[in-house]
Amino acid sequence: MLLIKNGLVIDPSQNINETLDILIENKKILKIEKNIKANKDMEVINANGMIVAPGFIDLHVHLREPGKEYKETILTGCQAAAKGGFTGIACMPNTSPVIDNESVVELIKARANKYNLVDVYPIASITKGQEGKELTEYGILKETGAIAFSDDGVGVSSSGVMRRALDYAKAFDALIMCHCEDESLAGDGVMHEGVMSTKLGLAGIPSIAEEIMLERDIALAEFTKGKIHICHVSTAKGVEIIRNAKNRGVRVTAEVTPHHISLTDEAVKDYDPNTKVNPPLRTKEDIDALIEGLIDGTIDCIATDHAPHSIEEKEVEYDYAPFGMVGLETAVPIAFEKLVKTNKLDYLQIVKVLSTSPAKILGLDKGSLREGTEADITIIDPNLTQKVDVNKFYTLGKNTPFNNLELTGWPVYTIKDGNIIMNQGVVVE
Ligand SMILES: NC(=O)N[C@@H](CC(=O)O)C(=O)O
Ligand SMILES: [Zn+2]
Ligand SMILES: [Zn+2]
Repeated sequence: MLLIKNGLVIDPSQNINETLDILIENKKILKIEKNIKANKDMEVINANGMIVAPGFIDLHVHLREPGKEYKETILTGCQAAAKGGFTGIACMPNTSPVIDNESVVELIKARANKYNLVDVYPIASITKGQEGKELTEYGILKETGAIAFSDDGVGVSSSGVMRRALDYAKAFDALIMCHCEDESLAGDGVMHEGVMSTKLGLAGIPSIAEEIMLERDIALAEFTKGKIHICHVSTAKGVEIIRNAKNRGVRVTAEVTPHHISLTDEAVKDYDPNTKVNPPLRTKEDIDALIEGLIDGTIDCIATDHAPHSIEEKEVEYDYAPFGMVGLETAVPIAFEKLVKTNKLDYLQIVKVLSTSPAKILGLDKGSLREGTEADITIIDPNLTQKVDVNKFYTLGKNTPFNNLELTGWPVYTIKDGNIIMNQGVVVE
């Protein structure tokens, strides 16, 4: 038995915001009450001064296995998730081979189960090989365990294919996750198109490259009555488009990444390839609108878009480096620093966007501390200040622009099915 004593329990699913004790038995939450007496059969965590929340869920992660294990493996990705306070992650299909058939879904599930750290939910591709042409078998894939469908990494350029994908997905009540990027507008761009890209002499990716496909995907979701989730929204106009769509009743949800709410294109000024990410870091006005979107619920959740790459791949000229940055081990402190410390989101709201909402989007019975549910719990020390240190990362990817940054509000325990899988930043196997 595990007893978590005197923590500030934050559970948006039950609107709990109160100092309580949580008793866990047989992997499940047995009870949440004031002053549960400890006895000698219980392991006790003193959570005085800490936030005790339902386990965080990251619905947008790139594990590179199978195929690119030098960037990340399922094991290192799961360890990074546990360290970062996540008890569940959904992984994108841009692996090699692509997750476009049952055997790859099964392989990922089997390996993740063997490691027994965090839940891993494979996302299958919308089209075979993510080539944007032929749809995959949504029914069979969903039955095998695909939690959603996405061609993340590239936009589905054909509107006809996207329409068919939405129609077909609807038959299985499946979720389509959209990477909104019009290739012909993004071109060879490597950063946000604006004053900064001109100054630096780098090719730009205009905001419209994202917004035009966002408009299209929303129009198609409205037309087909399908269900879409927008990945990594990065522009102010994008937030407005989603807000209007939600007001019309379109079935759309959206995520924002920690980097898009904390960095602008100014960060590119020293040509650090670790600032190269897709969509690119944009402007202060975009950040303000993204945060406003989180506050009013237009943007449902925070997702990392954890995208590990090797040092060799990243340590090249800006133009040649791959897009992407790691995020699992820095997401929570960045979110706390940028959103909680600044009083933009309160505790209930931050836990909602990191746990309850992503669980709901994926249709999981998670994101809650209800009695009787599996004991997936994240404990945060909101006053712990420490520096990001890539040398302590579990992920194989060291590609972050946040190294050495001092942040306040770190996960200190991750509990999965009643077992402590991370204690004070150390993953326990
Ligand atoms: N975000 C990125 O910059 N890169 C992602 C792909 C993606 O999320 O579109 C990757 O797989 O590396
Ligand atoms: Zn993407
Ligand atoms: Zn991604």
